[in-house]
Amino acid sequence: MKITTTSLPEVLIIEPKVFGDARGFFTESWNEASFNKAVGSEVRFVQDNHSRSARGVLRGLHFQLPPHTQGKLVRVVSGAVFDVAVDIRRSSPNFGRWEGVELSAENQRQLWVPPGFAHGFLVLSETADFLYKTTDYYAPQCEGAVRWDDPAIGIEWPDTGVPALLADKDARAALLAEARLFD
Ligand SMILES: Cc1cn([C@H]2C[C@H](O)[C@@H](COP(=O)(O)OP(=O)(O)O[C@H]3O[C@@H](C)C(=O)[C@@H](O)[C@H]3O)O2)c(=O)[nH]c1=O
Repeated sequence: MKITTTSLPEVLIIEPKVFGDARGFFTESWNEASFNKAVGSEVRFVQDNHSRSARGVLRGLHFQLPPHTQGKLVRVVSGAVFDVAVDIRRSSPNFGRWEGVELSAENQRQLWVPPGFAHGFLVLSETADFLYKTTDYYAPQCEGAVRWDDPAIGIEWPDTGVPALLADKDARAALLAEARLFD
């Protein structure tokens, strides 16, 4: 398993070892002991999610507030996305800063998005199957969102060749300056 740090020290790129042979490949997509060693804490996942989206779909930027904060270990098993984490902890020296990584079925990269970060992605391929583990259950009463195109964050989303397609709630999400965030 290869771990790469990013400009946001808590956000990690994880590349599990892939064993290819004449049949195809095998990979341990998650191994609790190796993962916990990489992040340096005992992380307990309680939910696995799967979404499918078409090119240009943008989901985000989402998070859950206490008492149901979520860390997310995200990956793509078909297609490709541009995946983004934003530090939304007001007390953080990196508050409002973002990191973006291409995740695809081909590169088999995963991103660890810890609690305290907003998360979103834009689909670059015809369709993308997006899988992720979360450290707390879905809690709609704790859901929060910030706007994908907030100039105060300034995410450089790649051009997919089609207009971005968002859920209404995401298109109407609060700007960072107005949103309820982490202390
Ligand atoms: C996220 C989630 C949604 N749902 C339901 C609620 C709703 O009716 C339907 C679609 O939900 P959403 O529109 O919120 O799905 P989506 O926009 O895909 O939400 C996800 O976006 C990415 C970027 C994340 O980081 C995730 O944590 C999650 O917030 O699925 C659950 O039942 N459990 C869940 O864990």
